[in-house]
Amino acid sequence: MEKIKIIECPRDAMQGIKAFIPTERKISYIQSLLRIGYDTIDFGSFVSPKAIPQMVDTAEVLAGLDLSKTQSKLLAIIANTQGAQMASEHKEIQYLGYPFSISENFQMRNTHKTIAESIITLQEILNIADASNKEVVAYLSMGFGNPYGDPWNVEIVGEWTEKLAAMGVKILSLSDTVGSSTPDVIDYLFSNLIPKYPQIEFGAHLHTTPDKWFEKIDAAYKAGCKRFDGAIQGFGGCPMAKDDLTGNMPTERMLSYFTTVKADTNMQPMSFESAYNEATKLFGEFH
Ligand SMILES: CC(C)(COP(=O)([O-])OP(=O)([O-])OC[C@H]1O[C@@H](n2cnc3c(N)ncnc32)[C@H](O)[C@@H]1OP(=O)([O-])[O-])[C@@H](O)C(=O)NCCC(=O)NCCSC(=O)C[C@@](C)(O)CC(=O)[O-]
Repeated sequence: MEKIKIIECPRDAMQGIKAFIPTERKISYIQSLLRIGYDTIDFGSFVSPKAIPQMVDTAEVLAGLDLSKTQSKLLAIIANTQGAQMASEHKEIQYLGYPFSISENFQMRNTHKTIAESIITLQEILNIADASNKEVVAYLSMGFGNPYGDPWNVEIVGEWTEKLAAMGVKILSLSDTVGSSTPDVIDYLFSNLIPKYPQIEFGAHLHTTPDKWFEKIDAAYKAGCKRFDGAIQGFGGCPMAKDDLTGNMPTERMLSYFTTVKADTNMQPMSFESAYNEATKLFGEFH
C-alpha cells in the first residue's frame, strides 16, 4: 500500500483565535493527536507574541507533552533566527518550519521582511538547523496566488523552487495560504516539480472552503504528492494573510479520501474519533 504522510496542524488551527486557550487545554488536545499515528504534529510556534499572542506558551505546551508513546514527530513554526534558536534548544522538536513567501506583501505582513531579506533568513535558519540536528520544512506561502495583486504564475513558483533546492531545502510544502488554488494548477505544479527535484519531499499545505476540498486533494494526490497538511474539521487559517481566514484542509476528509484510494496513512480510527470529539469541544468553546 502506498504510504501517505499526514501532518496535523493544531498550531494553524489555534493561532488566529483571539481568546487565549489555556495551556492545559492545548496540551490535552495535542496529547490526543499524538496517539493517532500522524507523521508529524505542527504543534506550536516560536514567534513574536505581539504578532501571534495565542502561541506565547509554546515552550510550556512542549514541556507538558508526554512523548514517550508517540511515533509522531514535532514541528514548530519559526519566523526569524531568534525563533529558530529558541526551537532548536528543544531536543523533542525535529522540524523547524519557515514560512518563506513568494508574495512580497505576504512576506512583509507575516515576518516584516522583504523576499530578499527572507531568503537570507532562510539560509541562516538552514545553518541553525544543521548545527542542531534539525530539519527545515520550508513553506512556499502564497504558492498558488495571492490576494494583493503581487506577481504570481507557475514560472515564478518554479524559479523559487530552483533557488530553494540550490540552498539545500529538503522538504518544501507548497502552501495555498488563502485557498486560491485550482485543481489544474495543483496538478501542474506537483506533476512538474516532483520528478524534477527527486531530492526534495514536496508537501501540500492547502487551505480550502468546504466545497473544494475533494478536487484539491484529488489533484495533489494524483500528481504524486504524498505529504499532506491539514487540521481536524478545517479549523484555523493564517491571521496574517487577510481578515477572513480560509480554513485548513479538513483532516477527516483527507482520511476518508485516502481510505477510498487505498493509501496507507497509518492512522488509528478510534483514537482519531476521540481527538475529533475533543476538537469539537475545544474549538466550540474558543473560536
Ligand atoms: C518575525 C517577527 C518576529 C518580526 O517582527 P518584528 O516586529 O519585525 O521583530 P523584531 O525583531 O523587531 O522584534 C520585535 C519584538 O518581538 C520580539 N521577538 C522577535 N522575534 C521573536 C521570537 N521569535 N520569539 C519571541 N519574541 C520575539 C523581540 O524580542 C521584540 O520584543 P520587544 O523588544 O519589542 O519586547 C514577527 O513578524 C513574527 O513573529 N511573525 C510571525 C508570524 C506568524 O507566526 N505567522 C503565522 C505562522 S506562518 C503561517 O501560518 C503560514 C503557514 C506555515 O501555515 C503556511 C501557509 O499557509 O502559507
